[in-house]
Amino acid sequence: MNIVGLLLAGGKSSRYGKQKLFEAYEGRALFQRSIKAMQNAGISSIYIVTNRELAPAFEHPVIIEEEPHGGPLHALHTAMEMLPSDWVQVLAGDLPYVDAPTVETILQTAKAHPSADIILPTTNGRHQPLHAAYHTRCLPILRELVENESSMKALYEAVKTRTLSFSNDHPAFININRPEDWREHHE
Ligand SMILES: Nc1nc2c(ncn2[C@@H]2O[C@H](COP(=O)(O)OP(=O)(O)OP(=O)(O)O)[C@@H](O)[C@H]2O)c(=O)[nH]1
Repeated sequence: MNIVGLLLAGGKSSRYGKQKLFEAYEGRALFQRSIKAMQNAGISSIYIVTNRELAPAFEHPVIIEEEPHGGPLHALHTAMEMLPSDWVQVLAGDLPYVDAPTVETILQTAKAHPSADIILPTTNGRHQPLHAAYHTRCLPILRELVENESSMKALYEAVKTRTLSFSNDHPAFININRPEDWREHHE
């Protein structure tokens, strides 16, 4: 299966107050956890989509958004225009409990359903587009949607999306938005 991993790493972290991706977690920067999960799930080619300001902080190949802070749909579009693979496994960089088995399950589902355009995890009935796999077939509609300043939701509603249900409150999908989110999950 021709797949690359894509870390979304160009957010503002305005609710957190400083760049959350670089917060120390288990001895490394938080975003490294997402990279490790993809590597351990067998993805050998990993890219980071980010902005010019943050790019020097990363060791993996970066894709730079010329217009920063356009949001995840713009970031995905910028990256998919450049990436040569059939599938792109997306992960946010603010997921302290993200794990390889979750990513493996998404990839297995993509393999088992070759006509699906997106494999979209759900937990508690919530869609998780920042933890999903996207086929290159999404690109034409993605181009149209970025022109209209649309959302990830508009994308997964417009193509052949296969949802993949994980248990309620599965920790892999917990993300950190505010400093107090750590406390909430550690207590
Ligand atoms: N490349 C890129 N990544 C983004 C962008 N916006 C959000 N992300 C990433 O998407 C993930 C979830 O980000 P959010 O918490 O929704 O947004 P944020 O801007 O980081 O934080 P807030 O300002 O508090 O909303 C994180 O890994 C962000 O770095 C963007 O415009 N470009």
